[in-house]
Amino acid sequence: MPVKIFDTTLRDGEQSPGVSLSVKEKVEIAKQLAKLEVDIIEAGFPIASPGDFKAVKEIAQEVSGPVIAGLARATKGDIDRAWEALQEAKKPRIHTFIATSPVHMEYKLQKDPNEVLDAAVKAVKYAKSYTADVEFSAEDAFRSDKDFLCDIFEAVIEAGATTINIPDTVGYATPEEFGGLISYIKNNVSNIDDAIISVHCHNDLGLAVANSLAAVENGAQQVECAVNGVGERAGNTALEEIALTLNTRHDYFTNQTTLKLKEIARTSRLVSHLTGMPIQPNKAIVGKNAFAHESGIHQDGVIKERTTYEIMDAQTIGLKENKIVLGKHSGRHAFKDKMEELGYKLKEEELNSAFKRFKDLADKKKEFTSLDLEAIMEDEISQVTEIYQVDLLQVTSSSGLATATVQIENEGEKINESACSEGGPIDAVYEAINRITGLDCKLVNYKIDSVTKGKDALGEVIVKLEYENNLYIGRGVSTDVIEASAKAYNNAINKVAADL
Ligand SMILES: CC(=O)SCCNC(=O)CCNC(=O)[C@H](O)C(C)(C)COP(=O)(O)OP(=O)(O)OC[C@H]1O[C@@H](n2cnc3c(N)ncnc32)[C@H](O)[C@@H]1OP(=O)(O)O
Ligand SMILES: CC(C)C(=O)C(=O)O
Ligand SMILES: [Mg+2]
Repeated sequence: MPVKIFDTTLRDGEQSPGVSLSVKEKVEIAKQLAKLEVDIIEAGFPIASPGDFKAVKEIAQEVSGPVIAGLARATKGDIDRAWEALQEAKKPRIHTFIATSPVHMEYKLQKDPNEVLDAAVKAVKYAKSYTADVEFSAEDAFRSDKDFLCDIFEAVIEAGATTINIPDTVGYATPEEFGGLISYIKNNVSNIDDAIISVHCHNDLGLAVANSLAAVENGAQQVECAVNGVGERAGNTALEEIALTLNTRHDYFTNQTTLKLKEIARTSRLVSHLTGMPIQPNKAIVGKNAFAHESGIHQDGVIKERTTYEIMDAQTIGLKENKIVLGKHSGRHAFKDKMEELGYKLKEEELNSAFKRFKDLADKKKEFTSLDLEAIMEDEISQVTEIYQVDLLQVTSSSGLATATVQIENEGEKINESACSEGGPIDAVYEAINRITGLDCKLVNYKIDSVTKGKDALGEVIVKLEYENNLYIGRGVSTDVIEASAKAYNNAINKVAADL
């Protein structure tokens, strides 16, 4: 049986502190929600502001496919305004609500239960005079008296409500309790079959999705949710988590949504960009890391068979593929695979040497892009037999004078030398290397480039040395520019030494 998806990103989602969407942005999101094929779009709360009214009106005029709903308190004025905004929709719904919990009725509404029931019935009847599709929500239903809830639902269904919504407005429920409440309402509202049972959960305790799923298992036919779980305080039920849980665990859940799942990633990005609410990297389904693997054992497993560590396919939600992220926890299999993807066919020995170089860098660098890996490979390719190897490098600089101490290993012997230079630390390093090798090379060109962006970007240095009228090119890559400079110089020096 299908579960209807009622998307409230534009209404409850916009109630997130700090979020304010323009009319144009709301229309853009609504169009994307229509592509995602949600069943209902709650486009806004028309009485709230002229902007909200205009957004609901434009969405009603321009977006077809889903039902377009507008929220209204249980008052004539709110319902009139909602209808004014919704009337041009092909499928309009008035969503009216009133709180039913003791604390809300006594302090906020200052009404007794009979007055609340009366207001609810009047509101539904009035909304019904405009449109056949009327939803009624008992705000703070979970903290309401169960039997009063059943009475009010029975009365509003009698008055014409076609959907009754059971919100856990403050995110207080646990799954078992919430599922139990849905079951209780189903069994104790005599005319329940004349209406769709809907749920609307908040995530104050991180249980919104679990509670909504428990409700579905107990008979809820509509789930109210928001893209990326945005919404008042800790947010609403995350749409993508509901959709993918039902889809992935179709062996367990008998109900499915009719969403076009391939639109999920795009919708999530759009909502994040326009609301200015970034998605945490480890967010289920749509977080940057949701389909990424960094550790060697997992990468090896996924390369051999994706389902070893993935319960969903990234393509299901419209991503191109999963991601193997190379970093300090990666292993040879993933490194080799990535190198092959970049076009490098490495022999065992070359792979070992390049992998060692990568692992040394990975301790200093968080993530590697294709450009970084190409730089490592080019560095590897430009290596010559190392007659001289830079072991240690220490540089200090003060009052315009730089001092470098370099330790170089040559045929098993470790040689230390220091040099000072007014020309800066790199000049001092090169002078110290010249002293150790005894090769009086002249630096004729020095070029430094950042391979990628960021604090831990790889720096690539290319030097050109002149020795006895011949030119030698050296290349070095490191996250530290002085180290990259020393490596480049040493690389060129080794080429000189090889010619001697
Ligand atoms: C759980 C939810 O998400 S409910 C939706 C929450 N969303 C919002 O509130 C966003 C939009 N809200 C607004 O722009 C404003 O609050 C408005 C325009 C709706 C009302 O503004 P104001 O008239 O200035 O009233 P204010 O917000 O201060 O107080 C709310 C009033 O509505 C009453 N009220 C609250 N809910 C309902 C209801 N469902 N039915 C009838 N009256 C209600 C309150 O008791 C209070 O009445 P009072 O003025 O007689 O004390
Ligand atoms: C208006 C209702 C449905 C609501 O947002 C809530 O109770 O959380
Ligand atoms: Mg809500």
